[in-house]
Amino acid sequence: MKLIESVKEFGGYLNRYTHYSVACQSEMTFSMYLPPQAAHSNVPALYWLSGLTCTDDNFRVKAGAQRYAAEHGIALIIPDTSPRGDSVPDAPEHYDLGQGAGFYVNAVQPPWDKHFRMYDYVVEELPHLVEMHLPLIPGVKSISGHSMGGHGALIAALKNPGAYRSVSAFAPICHPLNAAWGKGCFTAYLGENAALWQAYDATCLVQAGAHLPEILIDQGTADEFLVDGQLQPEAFQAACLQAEQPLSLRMQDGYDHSYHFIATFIGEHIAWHAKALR
Ligand SMILES: N[C@@H](CCC(=O)N[C@@H](CSC=O)C(=O)NCC(=O)O)C(=O)O
Repeated sequence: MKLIESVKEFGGYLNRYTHYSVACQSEMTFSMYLPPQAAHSNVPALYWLSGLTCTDDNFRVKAGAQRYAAEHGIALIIPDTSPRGDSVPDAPEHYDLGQGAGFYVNAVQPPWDKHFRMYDYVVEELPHLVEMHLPLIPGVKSISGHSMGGHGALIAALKNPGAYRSVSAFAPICHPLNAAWGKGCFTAYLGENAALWQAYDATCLVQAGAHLPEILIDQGTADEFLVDGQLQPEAFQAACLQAEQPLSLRMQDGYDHSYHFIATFIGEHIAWHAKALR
């Protein structure tokens, strides 16, 4: 693991690292905010998964989360959204496939299957790596994300009960097997295997019996992708109701899909995770 950038912010450090990923068979970049408390003791971690077209940079620059992470003594761990580089397959004409669009699944279809294993990377490899090298409390972690990353956060938690203390999401893709972005990526990465699609779909996971403590979701009512049917929080809400899965779905009046929306509510999400991480 190589530290390539470090800047002091709110008494802590916003760092960027590169390392070789065994899961993705390539160099990966991630960012991490270490709060001031980490200078004296190990701290809990909140993983943030970003959306389509993002790198590790979008969240750290646009969300304003570091102030709240410093306040609560929580580290932020911000992976990239896919492997990258000349040897990694891409679909440059599509913003919603390939590099920048890993969809947090383990691909099984060529040419994606060698490198696009973001599920294993985020759920297994990255936590193992950062807990080994950085001042974190082993196993004390929560997860959140936006859009494609909200989908990633929901499935990571639903598929691994007990692994995360809490999960929240901003405008998540709740039912990808029934939405254009999800269908495109699942077809490319997973092929035609319906069981595999369901295994990476938050709504199907709840329908199949996955159960967690309360899930927090914020969704803007003026979100262009909500209107397009890409997100489908109503399908997830119905599944949660049916399965008695506690869900706080907050429809936020007038907010769109952007980081302005995330920046507005990220402080509330971090405070909510902090309670679970205590
Ligand atoms: N119109 C955009 C589409 C990409 C986009 O909106 N990406 C969102 C996430 S959408 C779901 O995962 C995002 O977070 N963008 C980065 C940002 O900093 O806002 C396009 O064509 O790029």
